[in-house]
Amino acid sequence: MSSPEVVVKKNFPDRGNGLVVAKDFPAHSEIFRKIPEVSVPDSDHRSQICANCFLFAADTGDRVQPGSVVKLFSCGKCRSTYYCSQECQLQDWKAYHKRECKILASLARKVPPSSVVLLMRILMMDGDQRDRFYKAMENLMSHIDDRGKMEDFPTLVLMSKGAKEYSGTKLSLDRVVEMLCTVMTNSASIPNPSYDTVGMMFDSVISLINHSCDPNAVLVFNKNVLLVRAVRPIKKGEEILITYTDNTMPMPHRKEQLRMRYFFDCQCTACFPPGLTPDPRNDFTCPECGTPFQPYPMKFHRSAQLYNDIYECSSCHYGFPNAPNVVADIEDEIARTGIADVSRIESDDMASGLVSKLKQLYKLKTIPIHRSPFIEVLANLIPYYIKQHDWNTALRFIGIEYFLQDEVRSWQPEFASIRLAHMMRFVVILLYLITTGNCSKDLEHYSIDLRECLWGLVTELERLIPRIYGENSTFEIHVREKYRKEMLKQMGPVLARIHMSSTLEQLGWYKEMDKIKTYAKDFLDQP
Ligand SMILES: C[S@@+](CC[C@H](N)C(=O)[O-])C[C@H]1O[C@@H](n2cnc3c(N)ncnc32)[C@H](O)[C@@H]1O
Repeated sequence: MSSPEVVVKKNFPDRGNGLVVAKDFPAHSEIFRKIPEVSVPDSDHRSQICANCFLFAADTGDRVQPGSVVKLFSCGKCRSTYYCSQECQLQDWKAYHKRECKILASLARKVPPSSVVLLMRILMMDGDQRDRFYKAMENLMSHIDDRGKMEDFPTLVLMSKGAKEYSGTKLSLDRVVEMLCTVMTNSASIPNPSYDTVGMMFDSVISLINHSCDPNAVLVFNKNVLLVRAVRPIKKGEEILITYTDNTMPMPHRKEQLRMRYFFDCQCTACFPPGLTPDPRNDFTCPECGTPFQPYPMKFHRSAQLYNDIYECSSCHYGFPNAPNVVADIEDEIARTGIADVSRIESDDMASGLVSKLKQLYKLKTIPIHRSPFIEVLANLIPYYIKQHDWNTALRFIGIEYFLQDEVRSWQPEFASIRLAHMMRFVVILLYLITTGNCSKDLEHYSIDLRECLWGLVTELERLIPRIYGENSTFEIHVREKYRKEMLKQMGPVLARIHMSSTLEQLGWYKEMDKIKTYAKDFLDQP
């Protein structure tokens, strides 16, 4: 495992400490890798994750479900911590679990939130490890004053009380609260291959990496190993910058998230001066002619005053009397339709109600389909229809997500790991449609060669995954071992041989994928 001596800590007046690289790194290269100092499985996923190496065991065991089908076993004492092997169990026992096992056992499987379990692990460190770690923590930002003003601060104090009591630490409650705030500012989630959060990690070196909405690096996990990889060339002395938010969201949403969770106003090159760089993530659409426009810059733009806050559509010259008001109107529309309220879809009625609202809002034309709240609605509808085994409808919505949302939203699309997760879901839906042969009349009408689409998507995944995750990642193994194997079985040896010697262009993949795009788009355009 390489240690991070390729990076140096440096102080920046506007953002505290950061990490700069000590040599040049080309795009797609690994800067360094590290096992985070403390990590814990997510409280809701403890039985699906090895608490030591973070191997994800698929809960369904289904053959096309991403995730290795491994049997985990639980610790015989606490029954709430799972491992994939005795070796992993022993390593975790020595490093952390021997100190927390009794506590977890006394809680009778009602494990506290991951941030509390992680804090307990820190509070129960001993000897040199503790002294070194506490010192490193003191140099990190906690934003305790900002958090003290938040509505949920009493909950943080309660969580700290719990961690103090369970761990038996002699530190004062104030100090424990401050440590929890440091954990909240500096921890990161660990995703599984489907991009669900399955764990939480804290590391005093990784914590030093600052944010940009136009990042030059990404953090990716390969089981419990964290890799810092360059997404474009980084010159010696340049700061490593990653994104802390969902980087496919428009600027105001990103700014809001950063303010709420990290307490700073992002002034990165993608955010300031606003509107300087054309950025499709921020676009609304002119209600008259459908041309994209960005109303947000008007608030800051010097020329805004000159034009008395009038924004003119560059195409049809429709005038927006006051650009920020246009945004407010749109937000009212979202509230009126109730479309953003989709935390969980529980019934077919609820799902079809949402779908009709989605179509209504789409027809208004001011909010393009790649923006919120469409993003959240789709993100909820797709898993719902997958769960219902309604593959025809699921394909329609994944088509909208893949072609109409992701292609516009993805800033640095090659590195948007969320896009990879969407592609994997696309593959799963196609595999089910092919294996069950359960295509609706409507879908048949488009004469789509679903096998061709599947072949191309898996090939694309195999090209993109090593660029993001490096060679031999668990993601790559999933795709090779599950999707490609299953796909080859479906194709049969003759067809497979032909495909292997042809390019996607020759196979007509793009043409077939366009048909899925039409299938998805027609649905939105239908009354
Ligand atoms: C994970 S820490 C990064 C290390 C931090 N700079 C330090 O000195 O401890 C996150 C905090 O760093 C600051 N930060 C990170 N990126 C920033 C940026 N682009 N502009 C301003 N502050 C930033 C914010 O205060 C944020 O809450």
